[in-house]
Amino acid sequence: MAKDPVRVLVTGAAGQIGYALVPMIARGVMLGTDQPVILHMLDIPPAAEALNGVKMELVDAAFPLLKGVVATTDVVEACTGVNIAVMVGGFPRKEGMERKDVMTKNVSIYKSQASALEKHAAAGCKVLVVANPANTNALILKEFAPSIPEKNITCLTRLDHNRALGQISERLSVPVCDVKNVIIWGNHSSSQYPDVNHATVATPSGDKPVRELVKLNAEFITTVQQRGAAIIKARKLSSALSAASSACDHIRDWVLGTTEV
Ligand SMILES: NC(=O)C1=CN([C@@H]2O[C@H](COP(=O)(O)OP(=O)(O)OC[C@H]3O[C@@H](n4cnc5c(N)ncnc54)[C@H](O)[C@@H]3O)[C@@H](O)[C@H]2O)C=CC1
Ligand SMILES: O=C([O-])CC(=O)C(=O)O
Repeated sequence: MAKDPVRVLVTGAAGQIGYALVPMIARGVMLGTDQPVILHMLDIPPAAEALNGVKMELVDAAFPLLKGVVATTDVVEACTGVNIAVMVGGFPRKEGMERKDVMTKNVSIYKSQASALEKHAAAGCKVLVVANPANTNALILKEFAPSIPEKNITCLTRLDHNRALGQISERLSVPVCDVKNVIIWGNHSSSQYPDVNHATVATPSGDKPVRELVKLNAEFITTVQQRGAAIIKARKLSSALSAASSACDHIRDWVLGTTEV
């Protein structure tokens, strides 16, 4: 029997992460290739025309799993009935800034959107905050949506985890899927701590500690900590496809679980 569609909200959907993320969701990357979805896309009035363009492209792509699209600048309409909320809307930092430098602009957005989610989202809605400073915005959202269980409000540090996996995989010339048990401690900021003390790599003679195979010193830690800034320097825009893909990983593992521990 076909599953009922899941309603997924993406705020800031006309922006660059939104543009990378919505087709991934519509293709089943986030919730599985047997899970129909209805996309709710929110942006602000100056971006309404661009948002409508994204909606047109979603229609043109003819995604079999996509059962509907709500594209709106009305926060209540956007939040109504959503089962998953991916909060991307906000302003990105520019070269030379820290993520906390966009705090004043972005935090106020999360107060008002928290109230709309609290009143209008489906029971059990799972929330992922992507917009920076992501941990602080998630905290604000939690404060202003007290009836959403705390454990349902998360923020995106999976990108940092994936970056650490990518660095190890490149340095050892092994597939990313062979690297396990990397931990990121701390906030999604340059003070985070990528921890490879428990990390292992699959080898023909069994799993081996990463530390036995490669020296991961301060340079590795700084590379992961500063990767967002390095992307901004290279693209003149902050990361988007890797952020969108990591948001899908985050929600997929949360909703569907992981295959092994
Ligand atoms: N946690 C993480 O790992 C990452 C977080 N980010 C953050 O994600 C956020 C979005 O990044 P981009 O998509 O590159 O930015 P962008 O500027 O391309 O898009 C942001 C979109 O949000 C919209 N927006 C602004 N205020 C809004 C509001 N009140 N309600 C709804 N939409 C609103 C804008 O109109 C725009 O379309 C930034 O804060 C960025 O720093 C970016 C990469 C990784
Ligand atoms: O660095 C930024 O501003 C965007 C971001 O959070 C990241 O790429 O990790």
